[in-house]
Amino acid sequence: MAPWGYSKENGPATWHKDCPIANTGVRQSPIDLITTGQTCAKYDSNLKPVIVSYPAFSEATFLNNGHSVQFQPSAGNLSELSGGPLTKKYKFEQFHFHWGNNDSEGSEHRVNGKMYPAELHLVHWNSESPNFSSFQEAVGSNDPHALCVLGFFLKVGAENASLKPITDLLSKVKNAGSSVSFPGKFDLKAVLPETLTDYYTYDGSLTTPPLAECVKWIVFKEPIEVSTAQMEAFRAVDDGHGKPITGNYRPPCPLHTRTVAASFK
Ligand SMILES: COc1ccc(/C(C)=C/C(=O)O)cc1
Ligand SMILES: [Zn+2]
Repeated sequence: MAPWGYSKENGPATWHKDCPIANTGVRQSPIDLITTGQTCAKYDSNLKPVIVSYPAFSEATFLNNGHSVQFQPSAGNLSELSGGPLTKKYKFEQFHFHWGNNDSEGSEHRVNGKMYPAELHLVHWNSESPNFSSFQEAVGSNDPHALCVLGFFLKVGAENASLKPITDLLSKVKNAGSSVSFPGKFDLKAVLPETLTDYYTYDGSLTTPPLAECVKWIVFKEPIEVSTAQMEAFRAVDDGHGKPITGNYRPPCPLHTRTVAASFK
């Protein structure tokens, strides 16, 4: 597999060479979340609040893999997800970010064509399936809901004290391939909005190769605020080719016959 990335030479428009599903898939992610008109998100009153049980992580690695920065707790972490559109309990695997080199771009999902400066993805896998018993098996399982990814938009405003332990660490993983063990505990719950009631949900895929179509997506309406300085810290992380990672977001994909549900009117 040629090393994929986000440049002209190895970016999203070239991924189909190693991952044909990029062009042939009918449930690819991300998408543009439309709120009015024909293909708009449909309100579903049965959609309940998302429930997260995220005890503070005590042991984790924070790494720069050349195309994003990723927080990976030790396998023993007990963080779980349920509720919302889900019928099963999911185990937390990792979180990572997508961002742009200015405030008008960076998120993967869009709302009526609007991009946010960044998007946080919390990746989970179905821990109650009889068909797989690990994250990597889940990804390769062809189960349409093997994974559930929670997406949160980031917008520029006040400094986010809860995310500061992460953004303060970005300079320590400036070089691609570098990682640090996360010092102390990290409280992910404190980063998220109080109530996880208002979201869009649809069936989609990973947004990076292998682009597996195994993801139940839940994208929250309410953005998380971060400061300009915190955004600039993301933009200083290198991609391994002597340049900063900027624009590590895949453009929106066709909806095809999918519908998007909204838990709010
Ligand atoms: C090679 O295995 C992989 C498994 C998962 C992912 C993810 C989680 C991609 C994404 O966030 O879009 C990538 C590779
Ligand atoms: Zn992502």
